[in-house]
Amino acid sequence: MWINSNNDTQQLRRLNVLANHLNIATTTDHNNIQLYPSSSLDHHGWLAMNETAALGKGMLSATPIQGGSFNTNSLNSSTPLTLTDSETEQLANTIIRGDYRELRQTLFTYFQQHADYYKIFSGYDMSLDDARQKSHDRAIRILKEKFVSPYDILKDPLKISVFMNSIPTDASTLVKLSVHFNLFGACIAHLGTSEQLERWLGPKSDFSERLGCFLMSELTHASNVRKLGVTATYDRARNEFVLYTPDEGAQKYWIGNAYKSATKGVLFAQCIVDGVNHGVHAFVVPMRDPSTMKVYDGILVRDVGIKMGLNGIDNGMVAFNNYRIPIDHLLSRYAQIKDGKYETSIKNDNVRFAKHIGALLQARLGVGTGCCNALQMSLTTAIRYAHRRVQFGPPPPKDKTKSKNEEEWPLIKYKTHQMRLMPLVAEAYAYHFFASFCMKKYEEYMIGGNRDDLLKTVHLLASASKVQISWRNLAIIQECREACGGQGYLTRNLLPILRVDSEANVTLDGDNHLLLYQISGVLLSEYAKQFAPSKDKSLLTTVLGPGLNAANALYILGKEKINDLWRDGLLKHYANTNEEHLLSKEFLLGALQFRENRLVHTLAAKMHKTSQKFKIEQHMSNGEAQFAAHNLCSTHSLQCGKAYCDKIIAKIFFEKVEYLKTTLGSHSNIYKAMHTLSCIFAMSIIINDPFFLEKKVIGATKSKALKRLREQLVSNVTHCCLSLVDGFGIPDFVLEGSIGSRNENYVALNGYNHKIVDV
Ligand SMILES: Cc1cc2nc3c(=O)[nH]c(=O)nc-3n(C[C@H](O)[C@H](O)[C@H](O)COP(=O)(O)OP(=O)(O)OC[C@H]3O[C@@H](n4cnc5c(N)ncnc54)[C@H](O)[C@@H]3O)c2cc1C
Repeated sequence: MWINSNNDTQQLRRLNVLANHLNIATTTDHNNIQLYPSSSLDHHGWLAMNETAALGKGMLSATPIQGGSFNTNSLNSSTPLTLTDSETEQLANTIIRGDYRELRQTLFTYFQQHADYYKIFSGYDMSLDDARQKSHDRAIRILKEKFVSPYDILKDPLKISVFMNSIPTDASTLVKLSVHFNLFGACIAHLGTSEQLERWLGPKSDFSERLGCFLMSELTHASNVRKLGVTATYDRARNEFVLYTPDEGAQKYWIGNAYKSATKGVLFAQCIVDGVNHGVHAFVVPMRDPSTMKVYDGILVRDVGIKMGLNGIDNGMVAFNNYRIPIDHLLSRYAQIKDGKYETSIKNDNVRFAKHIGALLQARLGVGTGCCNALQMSLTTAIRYAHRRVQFGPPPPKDKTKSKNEEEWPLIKYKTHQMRLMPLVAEAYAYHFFASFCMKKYEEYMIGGNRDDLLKTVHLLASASKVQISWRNLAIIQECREACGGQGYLTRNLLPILRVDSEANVTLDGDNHLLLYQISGVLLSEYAKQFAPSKDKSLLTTVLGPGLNAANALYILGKEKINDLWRDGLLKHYANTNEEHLLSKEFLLGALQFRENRLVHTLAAKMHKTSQKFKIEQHMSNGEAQFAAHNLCSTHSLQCGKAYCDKIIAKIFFEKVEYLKTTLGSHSNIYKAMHTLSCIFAMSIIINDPFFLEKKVIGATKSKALKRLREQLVSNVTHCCLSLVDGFGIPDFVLEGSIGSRNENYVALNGYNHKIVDV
């Protein structure tokens, strides 16, 4: 018998827990389009749709789906979507950029006034030194304006996020500021005492004058932070810490702002007191004399060299040769040297380590929100250009008397172009809502007393946001670049700059693949907990531990139950091609939730089986077997993490749509547009992953029906896509002079009398 207890009630309870966890419900055409070639685009720009097809057909029905676990509405697919000017403005200023409107307004006014100074640049026509100087000067100038207080890092992280995301300038300057606020400043704020906070971030500090840096990654260890090589050894005789880089592999590497700009840094190093290594701790390290900017003796700083992008940032390599700092430079919120002894308020090394890594969350969240800006700019450019650029068209009619319309079509009129770009607009909104949601959860954690349970959630959300948005950002910019043809290849049209400067986001602040492993690790441990609710053990002990019957129960019980639910729920609708069903949250979100559950379950089973095998057949120790099993199942693990990201992003999007329906009413055009986009977003995931066909969530007929329906929705959205990109709220001056400009036609921008201004 696998199951730990024969007690029926207990088994029933476990089955119920699993059932709850699984959360599976039990239960086109072309319009006439005419082109109005115009250099200036308004919200209805090029399209004069034949409204007759739409009239009377398409209101969003408020009929809830019977028997469903979500109270949702169906969406009629045959209505082209529109947004009025005031709705577009509401979308941009209230829904998308509604937080801290006053601050945003101040920033936009400031940057508009100094648009030339802060203009995005490629750096291709200048030396590395000049590019760095330019970004450095910009960052310092922005700092000196004191738009936000460094105390906001703790008190109001959302404000810092709004600030960072309302600075329309080159990405290098933004990353320099992000290192300063979200890493250097955040570490002091999170890990320092109130006195230390006052000393380094307070009004008398030089926080708003000089840049800081964040020294964690080393040449041989960056992802594996616990293995960092740099040591901070307590010298009792002089009551100081001695910083030492033991070998070339332990050089701090990639350190943004380190080569030229930073006067101080927060260093992550092994804290050694009386020969005992207490693990990685954070220290504030003075690096340069602020008056001469000369690096202090005992510190070696070198340049990492020219990078793929972000060349305005001076990433450096840093080594310490018995460089001394006072003991009160150890950030002491959780650990300190008192009366010559190491003291900590957190005895558990893992928990203390997690607190230190938790200080980096704002930076990770910032990657997601920053990428949203880049992909929104790209889509705005591609969609505006697609309305202006005409290529090919129908052949002239044989009977010349019948029609005089021989005009070429704008790109946006082509179905493939619509299918390339509209699902990306859906993604852009999905990611924006998700990134904002994550930021708000983080704010809740910060001002709600740093609850540990919320910290776990925020970790999970921050990883999902960072991974999904940074990867998709690259793909979206690339698609937009291609959608603009040759014009997309010119730096003055910004897409190439956005593309190369976005690349590093998949690596910095936590490599994306490794974050996906972390996500699936959390999912597994949550899954396991349902079978041993009283034991908050890690995945490896709970699921894979020796002789743990809960793990066996989980495997068998899960397998049986998952099949039942499968039959009762989704399989019932296997061949259901009813439009109402296809557009329902029950189906769309249910399918995504099922994929996640299924993958988590099979991963747990696979890891369990594999580790048992290693132990029995190869006589591996528990730890060895778990490590080997983890490695063998790692591609599955990545799929799990991805499935979670898709599900949680879709879920938040659907929740946002519900919220818009409640606040704006079901007749609101904004609600209808967002509802349609949320369906396109979820449908695209289902259409693009063979899992859903392989596991019979959908059959071939349903798959085809889904594709047809998505095409129809895409066609509907195309009607209002100019308004939808205006809804991103990108200030006009940012795209001025490029093909993404609201007012400038690309032909005029390349006219004989027009001065070509490269960036
Ligand atoms: C532009 C830029 C700026 C940066 N700024 C800073 C900074 O200011 N301060 C700072 O401290 N750091 C900074 N970094 C460093 C950054 O955080 C690290 O590059 C990042 O954490 C990845 O570490 P790594 O380069 O050592 O890659 P590695 O960890 O060596 O990873 C290389 C590849 O191997 C894969 N991999 C690694 N381990 C495993 C495994 N167990 N299983 C399967 N695959 C695995 C990864 O997915 C990745 O694809 C910056 C990096 C860049 C590119």
